[in-house]
Amino acid sequence: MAHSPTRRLGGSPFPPIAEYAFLSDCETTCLVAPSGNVEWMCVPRPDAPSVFGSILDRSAGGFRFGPERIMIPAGRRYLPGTNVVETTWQTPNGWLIVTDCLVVGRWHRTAARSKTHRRTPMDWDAEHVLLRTARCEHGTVDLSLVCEPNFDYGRKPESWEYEGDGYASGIIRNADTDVTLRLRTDLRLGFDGRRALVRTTLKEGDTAFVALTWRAHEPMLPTTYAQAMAAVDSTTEFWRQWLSRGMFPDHPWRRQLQRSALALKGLTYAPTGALLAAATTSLPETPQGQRNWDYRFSWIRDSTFALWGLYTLGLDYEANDFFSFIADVCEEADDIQVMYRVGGESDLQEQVLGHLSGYDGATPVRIGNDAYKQRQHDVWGTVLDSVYLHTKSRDYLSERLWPVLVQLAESAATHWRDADRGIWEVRGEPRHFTTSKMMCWVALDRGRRLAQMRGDLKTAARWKTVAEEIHADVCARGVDERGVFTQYYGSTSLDASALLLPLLGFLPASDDRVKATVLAIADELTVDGLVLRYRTEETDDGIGGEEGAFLICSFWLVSALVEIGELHRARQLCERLLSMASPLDLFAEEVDPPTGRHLGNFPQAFTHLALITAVMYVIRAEDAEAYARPSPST
Ligand SMILES: OC[C@H]1O[C@H](O[C@H]2O[C@H](CO)[C@@H](O)[C@H](O)[C@H]2O)[C@H](O)[C@@H](O)[C@@H]1O
Repeated sequence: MAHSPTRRLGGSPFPPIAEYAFLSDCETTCLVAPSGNVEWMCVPRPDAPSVFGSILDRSAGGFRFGPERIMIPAGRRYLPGTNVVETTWQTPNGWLIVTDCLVVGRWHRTAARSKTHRRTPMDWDAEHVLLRTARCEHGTVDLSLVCEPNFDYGRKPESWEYEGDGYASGIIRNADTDVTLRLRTDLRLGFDGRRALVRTTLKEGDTAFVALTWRAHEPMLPTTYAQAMAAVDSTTEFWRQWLSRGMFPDHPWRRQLQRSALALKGLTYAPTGALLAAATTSLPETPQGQRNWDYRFSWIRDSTFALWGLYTLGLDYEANDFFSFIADVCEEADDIQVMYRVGGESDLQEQVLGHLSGYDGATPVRIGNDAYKQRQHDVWGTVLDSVYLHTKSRDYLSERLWPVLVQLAESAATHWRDADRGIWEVRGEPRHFTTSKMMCWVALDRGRRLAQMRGDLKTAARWKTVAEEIHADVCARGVDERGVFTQYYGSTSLDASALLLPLLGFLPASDDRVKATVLAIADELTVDGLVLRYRTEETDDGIGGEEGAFLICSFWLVSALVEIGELHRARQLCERLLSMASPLDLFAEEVDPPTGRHLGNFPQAFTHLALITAVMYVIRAEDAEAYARPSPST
């Protein structure tokens, strides 16, 4: 390792998943360990091979900037309203503040157009720079910089060389991945093979910066601390300006709502409008387990649900770009895939990286995701629901998108009777999943509403007939003897995705079957009150081992409990879930109920989008209850 090992509970060299900070410029993302080591970064795209991969193997590269010898910071926070992280360090002789961000600046491409951007240019753009600044606040601090990339997921170490005169700039290249990294600092760099190093002592008031870029042409690196601080300021302004467009209640949970919104925005890929499911691959869903997947792609389901979360907060611009992304990927195709790469590419073939030891020994490490080939019948409904939601409030539907939507509704009408792999994309045999059929109903229900809005009454009537047929079928075959909606036709197993029934308006929350289903899930599909997707021992998902409680399902339960009038129970669960957030208010995909440890990829859009909906459900219900309550004077 590039630095002395951190003392950790349990002796693992890997920080707990929840302790990473997440940075983004809406193009590239990275994770910073509490030690100040960047342990995950893939460039130039989030699905490209990593240059810093020590989250998956301690030899796969990292970039530390922090005090010598001290690895546990005194405190860390996001600058409010931003994805800029500030770390405060206490050392034996002084105090240091380090600020980290992926720089966003004003749109600067004037002469030549971008080769990757397909969406309308905004005022801001990623500068493709990871920037780290340091300021000694009190006393003296021995500062250390160790930048040790290892290209291609740790398979291609290269050596640094100086660039230009003096000690301020270095360059390192890998021909196979076609990535060149440049480092610039106002300190003196030295090189030791693949490591770029700085050792210096800062006195009170001293400052320093280091900037790393992967931009091949016209790298935009600061040369002075003042320029570096200007870049931090513009990045801060970008995030705050973006957040200001949202509507956040004046409520104690506003902080969590804003962090979730910022995490979702940070998972967008601005050049195409795609949205990542998470920033990482193969963070395990079971400690040392094999449920390790690559989430650095744009799932149609995860993305449209994320738009729902952002829409709830009044943040709806992202939807325009994502719908254009959908039009891009569907226009030339017969049907929609369940996921795409962020550039819209449709091949996500899965591979195992056998050379990596995995996070805390969890193997295999996978890249790509074979679920892309599956048939998952919720996909049509998730798009149509999302488009309907946004069209309803704007009274505008893109003419480019309509033929795509017709195709999606027709696919639902044609295939709803077929078995599929379901919303959880299980790797077992296809089944007649109840939620998949329900989502086909959503596709035709929202499709007929959209057709009506366009005045196409004939199509609307035809889709309404199919929607009614699906509805009747689900109610007849998706319910068990207890009157509870089950995982698939003919089974008695529970599935947390049935919580979507009231949330998507399939049946009113007052319906006895809905109430029975929500309560059965709350009472029988939980561990310590936290919701499982399904019981792994009952569901053939094609993978061995257990998994943690799924946070999206636990937040869905909060919303569903509100729907069925169980506000007190909903509030309690919501409070408990929020208390399980990471120190920086981020969430992975799952938690281990007994320990509260985060499991799975991080940060995970699913969790943050469901958090937003659940918190807003509780706040709105509490407001309604307060207004309904007679005032003390009456
Ligand atoms: O359960 C096995 C499957 O697990 C992953 O899927 C999960 O993550 C997706 C991305 O967030 C989400 O859309 C899906 O609903 C989840 O079940 C994995 O991606 C699959 O390959 C795997 O079969």
